[in-house]
Amino acid sequence: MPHQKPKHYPHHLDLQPVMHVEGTVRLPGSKSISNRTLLLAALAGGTTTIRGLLASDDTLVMLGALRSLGVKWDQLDEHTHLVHGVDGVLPVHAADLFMGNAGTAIRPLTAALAVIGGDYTLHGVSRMHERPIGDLVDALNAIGAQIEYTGEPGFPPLRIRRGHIHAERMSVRGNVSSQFLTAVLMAAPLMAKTHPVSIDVVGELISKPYIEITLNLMRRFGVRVEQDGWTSFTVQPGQHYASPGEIYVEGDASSASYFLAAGAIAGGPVRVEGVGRDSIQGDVRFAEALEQMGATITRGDNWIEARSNGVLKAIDADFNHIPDAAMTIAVAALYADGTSTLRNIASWRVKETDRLSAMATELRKLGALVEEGPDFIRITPPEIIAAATIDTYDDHRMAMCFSLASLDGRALRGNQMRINDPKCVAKTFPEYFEAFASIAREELF
Ligand SMILES: O=C(O)C1=C[C@@H](OP(=O)(O)O)[C@@H](O)[C@H](O)C1
Ligand SMILES: C=C(OP(=O)(O)O)C(=O)O
Repeated sequence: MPHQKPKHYPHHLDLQPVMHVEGTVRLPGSKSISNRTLLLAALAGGTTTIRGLLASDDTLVMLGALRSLGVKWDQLDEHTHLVHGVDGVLPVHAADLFMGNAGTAIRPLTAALAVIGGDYTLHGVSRMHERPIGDLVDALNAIGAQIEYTGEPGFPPLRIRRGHIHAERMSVRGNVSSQFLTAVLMAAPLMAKTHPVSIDVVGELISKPYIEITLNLMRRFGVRVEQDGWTSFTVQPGQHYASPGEIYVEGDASSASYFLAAGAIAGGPVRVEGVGRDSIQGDVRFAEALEQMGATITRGDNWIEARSNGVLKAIDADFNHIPDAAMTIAVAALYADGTSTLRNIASWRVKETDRLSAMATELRKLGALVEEGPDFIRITPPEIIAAATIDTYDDHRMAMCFSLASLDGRALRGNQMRINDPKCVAKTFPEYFEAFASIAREELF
């Protein structure tokens, strides 16, 4: 099996056509679980050993922020960290925190810091300053937090000062990002000292499975949340985060999607290890979409495998529950037997880039016919995928998704894909291209 490494991440990467993929990939840790676990371990009483933590830009910003806040942690080896919890009392009361472009860092930290109180500034890369946070700030300021915008209203950077929090009933909008509800939920035990805190969700909650991850991890740290459907959540008083001792971070189910799609498009079997039937991540349901497209999927407790069954079938489905992995379906749709429609994905517009527009632009470069709607994308594949230079918009998922366009499940073609700025994969998967090359049966680069 070719195991090449790109010499260094150059400013573009040329991928050769690959006719067959096969092999096993051990997944890096889940971003969503890693950053939640780090914050909960920091807020908890006791020391937590975290195994399988993701090492990437997004977790580095969380680790860096915790250190700036006086939380002590030690790295035992590449993926094992020991976090010494502060039991709800941060040692440092004033800090300037760089949040990169990590939604899973800035949103939960904003809520926790606003409730704990202090003098904090939170800022990130320029795209972070275009990603909305107003619904979260409104929810927190309405219960007495003191959060100000230092740039554009509704967006980071933020300045947080000590407020007078009183929340028995609060509300948060759920239709722009589920991370606002996640943030408020994770901060709720810090407010529910003597009375219950109820959180009402305003608007239709999107990306619901991410709330399940939040509730699951809160439970592991000793806090139970009462749930009334997806519209109301209550935390009873007197619950404290307590370290579970040791916690294992599953492999990243969104990262799994690229390898599973590769197996479904170009032979396989491709197996991913680290997520399986027992996963707490909604993105494992990506495999169901591949099944719907005709691929054969097999699942174990801690692995998933995909193989192709000839040409993929076009799909028309609602992808609100798996917005990240849905991007992989958009590129897999290039290999389908007809027009595919991905619906209810308006949140794509406010992520690392405007993903609806970026996806449409880049798929068109490959010859696809694309209709871009306010919250949907419709893709008719070309006869033969054209060679193209793909722009990635500083969006890790654009880079990872479009590596799949180097596969050829349908017809021989002698072209190559150029991926601009491939190093943007460092947000969640720094070794992505090496992992992709390891399942390619021909030289990838
Ligand atoms: O809570 C989380 O870990 C995430 C929630 C999702 O965001 P939205 O709720 O904004 O869709 C997802 O896209 C993001 O990558 C991670
Ligand atoms: C939307 C994403 O990231 P974030 O956690 O920054 O929202 C993503 O990883 O696709």
